[in-house]
Amino acid sequence: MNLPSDFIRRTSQLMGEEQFTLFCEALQRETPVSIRMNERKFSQIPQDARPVAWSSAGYYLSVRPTFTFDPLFHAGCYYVQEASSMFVEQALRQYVHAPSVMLDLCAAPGGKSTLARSVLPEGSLLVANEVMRNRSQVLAENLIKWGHPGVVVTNNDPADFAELEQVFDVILTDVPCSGEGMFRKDQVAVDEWSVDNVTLCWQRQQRILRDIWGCLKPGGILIYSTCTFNREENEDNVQWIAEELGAEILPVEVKEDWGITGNLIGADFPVYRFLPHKTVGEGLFLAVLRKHGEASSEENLSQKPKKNKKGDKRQKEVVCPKEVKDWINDSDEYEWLVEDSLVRAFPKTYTELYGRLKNALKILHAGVAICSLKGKDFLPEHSLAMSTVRKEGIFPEAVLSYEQAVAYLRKEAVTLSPEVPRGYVLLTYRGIPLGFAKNIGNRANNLYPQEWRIRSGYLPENLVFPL
Ligand SMILES: C[S@@+](CC[C@H](N)C(=O)[O-])C[C@H]1O[C@@H](n2cnc3c(N)ncnc32)[C@H](O)[C@@H]1O
Repeated sequence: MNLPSDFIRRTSQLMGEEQFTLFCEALQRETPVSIRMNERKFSQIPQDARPVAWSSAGYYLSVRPTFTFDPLFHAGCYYVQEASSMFVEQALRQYVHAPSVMLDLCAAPGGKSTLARSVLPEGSLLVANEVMRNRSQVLAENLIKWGHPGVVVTNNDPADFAELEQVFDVILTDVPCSGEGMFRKDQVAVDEWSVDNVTLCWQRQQRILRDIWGCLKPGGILIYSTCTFNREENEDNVQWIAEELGAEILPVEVKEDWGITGNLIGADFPVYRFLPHKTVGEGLFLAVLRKHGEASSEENLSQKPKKNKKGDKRQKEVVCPKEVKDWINDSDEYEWLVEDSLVRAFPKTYTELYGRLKNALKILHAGVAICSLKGKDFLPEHSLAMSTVRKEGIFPEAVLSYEQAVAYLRKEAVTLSPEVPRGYVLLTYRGIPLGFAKNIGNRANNLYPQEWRIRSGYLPENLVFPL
């Protein structure tokens, strides 16, 4: 790998010659592979896996399997995430104790959102946002597969959040950056790097932070992270947030043997750097800040939603059919909404807030999508199959073999055994739901989302959880 000369000069100045040499050696090595388990769905630990020390559900794998052909991957049993990013768990566990409303502003493809959704206190709501349209679809897919009901996925520019003043208790800004942490696996990141681009990046990061700052409650927590190494996008920006926007920089308790590096600019505020020659991961920079001001005792959530900007078109209200309210556990804890023939269950605690979010933002997914109303038919949604709150025993189930499961995920026709009843059937693999099919007797219609299907015909040798 040929590193740009300006990068070499700047980074060796920042780290010191000796550390920089070790850092460059680490960049030549293979990137470690790691996954994080979705413990609400699946608790088996992969063979020969080693735990990631700063994560409760993360594991390094000894080989790199082809995840695309693992049905458990598509069922949201685990997420493939590089290990240093899993450190976000420590920031959340140490600073977020009560049910909270969290915004993950730059969230696609969803690594840190799925992590946050696993570790936020019970009763919290996560709003996961991504500005790029195609990436926001992937974000929605990954959060639907993760299966937690307390989520909203949006596709907005940070500036669109302006009217959601003081709504969030926690904001994660995993900002777009110059991507020096990607050098090891992505030659394009090396080729595109320049000092000018670093400047563009830190300036854009400051714009993003300014845009979003008003949405954070006084006393709220900002987690700022990048996957780059330079000081401008890291320590300098953290100092700028503290001084210009008004925040206290907070320490995160860490263990010595995690090999985390602190502040590299000689300032005395705490930041957490994962450098690839000292910690097994691709690289991360993270800092935690608390916005100045007292948390208000007045509950924002109780604010009435503002009038719908888009003209408050009165739609004929469609009532949610009673029978589908039985399809998830604790159905009384949800608001049952019908939007364009789609029935959604959304956590009742946050109904008012959902109204405000709907007025301000473009929502791609919220809560659990239960079913589509098609005349007298209630067509179960894939989100229901993936949901961790789906009630057992509502739909007949059919067990698929590995080959059948991959065929289903490719959206090929499925043939079920004759004893499987007609109608909607939940298909499972190793006891985990993969999705629905409609059994019409001689064949079953495959209801797997078309846009998520596996497109390759290849079958791999290595599985994360061998058969
Ligand atoms: C580092 S990635 C996020 C990774 C993600 N948090 C995860 O853990 O999976 C940064 C994201 O910011 C988005 N982004 C790009 N420009 C942006 C902007 N001007 N404002 C907000 N987000 C932006 C990118 O599309 C990208 O998805």
